[in-house]
Amino acid sequence: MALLAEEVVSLSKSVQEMSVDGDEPPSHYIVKDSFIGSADDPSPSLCPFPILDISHFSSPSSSFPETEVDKELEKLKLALSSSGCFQAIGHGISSSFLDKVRDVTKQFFALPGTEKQKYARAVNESEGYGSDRIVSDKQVLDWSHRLTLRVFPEDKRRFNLWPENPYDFRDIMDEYALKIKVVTDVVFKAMARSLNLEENSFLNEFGDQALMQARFNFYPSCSRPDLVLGVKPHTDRSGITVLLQDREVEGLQVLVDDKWVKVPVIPHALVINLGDQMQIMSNGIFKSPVHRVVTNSEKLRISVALFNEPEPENEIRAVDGLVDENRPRTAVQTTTGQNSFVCRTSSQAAKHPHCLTSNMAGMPLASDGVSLSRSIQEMSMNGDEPPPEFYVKDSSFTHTDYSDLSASISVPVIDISLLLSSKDELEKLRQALSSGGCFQAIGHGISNSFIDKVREVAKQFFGLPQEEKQKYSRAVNEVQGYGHDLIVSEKQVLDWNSRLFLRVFPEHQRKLDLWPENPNNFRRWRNH
Ligand SMILES: O=C(O)CCC(=O)C(=O)O
Ligand SMILES: [Fe+2]
Repeated sequence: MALLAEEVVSLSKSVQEMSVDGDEPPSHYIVKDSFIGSADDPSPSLCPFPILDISHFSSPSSSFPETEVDKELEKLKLALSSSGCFQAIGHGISSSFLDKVRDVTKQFFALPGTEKQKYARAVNESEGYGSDRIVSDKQVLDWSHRLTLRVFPEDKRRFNLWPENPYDFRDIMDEYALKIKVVTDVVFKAMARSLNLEENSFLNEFGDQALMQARFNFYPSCSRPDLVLGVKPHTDRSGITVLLQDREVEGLQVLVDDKWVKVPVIPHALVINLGDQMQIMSNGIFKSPVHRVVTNSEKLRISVALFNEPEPENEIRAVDGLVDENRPRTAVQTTTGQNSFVCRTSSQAAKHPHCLTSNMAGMPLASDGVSLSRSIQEMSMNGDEPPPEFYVKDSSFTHTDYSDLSASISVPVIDISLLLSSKDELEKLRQALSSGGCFQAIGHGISNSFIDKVREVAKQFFGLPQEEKQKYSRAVNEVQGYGHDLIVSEKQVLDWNSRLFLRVFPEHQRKLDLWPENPNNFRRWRNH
């Protein structure tokens, strides 16, 4: 579908210009499935984003009784393993300095377009000023402008993209980044302590050359906040993100138990949210929350996000103390120079633990036969690097551009118990299947605990020794059984996973010799 002439024109106008002119958002900004809805205001006592006084965690912590520190560590662990987000106070940065950071951000975005364009992001670059990169005419665009800058390692700063106007922007950002580095070090140590790990367990993974990327977000007011989003639902790929919210205007929402919950504005607090990399390092104990930003019909909003990532050479994997027989490593992300790939047990979209993801392409891939000399799991356990070239994605897939994250397509959540009674829900289903071809089903009548059991037996099976799993190996030219991609060509790119395929229906066609007997409740789906 090509763009219509009027749509090209409407895209040439910036969000800020449309906001000033009070334009109705053009179709490319409209979230199609009336998905925005309302969000819950958390009651202070039940807020899933606790306020933590992180001065308890800085060393020496002797000014606090040990029991108090332990209590705060317990709160930290609970927050990060449930909502994945908390508000940090006691961080040692004065409110007046935080206001300065907000002020220079606002001043930059208030400059005339021509002035800001001096710092424009070049095509295929991640740093600089701009809006969503348009990669498809089906894309839903964010109602925002951004400036992205690498701040650490210091020798990687590209000062030609750092605004000279306002005159104190660079100095303030330099100082702010240094202060936040202190905060992240304290938080990494506390996170490790909260899991009874040696306090440098996470910090060491980040290394001396850890990355810090700043993203300044600007959300102009919008005449139709019910139709557009400032940032579509996404998770951050970082280790942790430190977010300075606008002083007054809220907009950030986090998906908690399938409901959008507003993150309250607390002017002197820093919002800390966990990213995918830390979810991997914590072996899935800490959660990387899905979040989004809504717009506002009256007020513009700014925010400053600092994304913290381990140095690029480091493989991202669960730290040793969190991996054992009962809790095998769940995911690995390896970066080798320009190429990176991610192996997950659940896709980025399937972040909601009790949702079932439904897509239109669930068929098995080509059958196996030839086995690799080393299984993926063995390579993962041994931390092999670089991976065999078979597994490395084409560099065009490299995912280092933060702005790409917000271009990710949101996966609708559909309550299938409503499908017979609600036309709206039916319409959502129609839209989901005719656009992305994928949705997340809730209201399916299967209890969370049973879904967890299914996950558990699957994990236990993959956690078995290789010889045990080989008992269920897929034979050459068969589809069912345990294995990985069939190698048919030297040029082939292999998937970073192992699989077990079983036919479950029709029941008489089950090949029970391929159904694991270990774990012993694997087969007992029903009352056998
Ligand atoms: O503006 C915000 O509050 C959040 C922005 C965000 O999620 C991001 O930049 O990744
Ligand atoms: Fe984010």
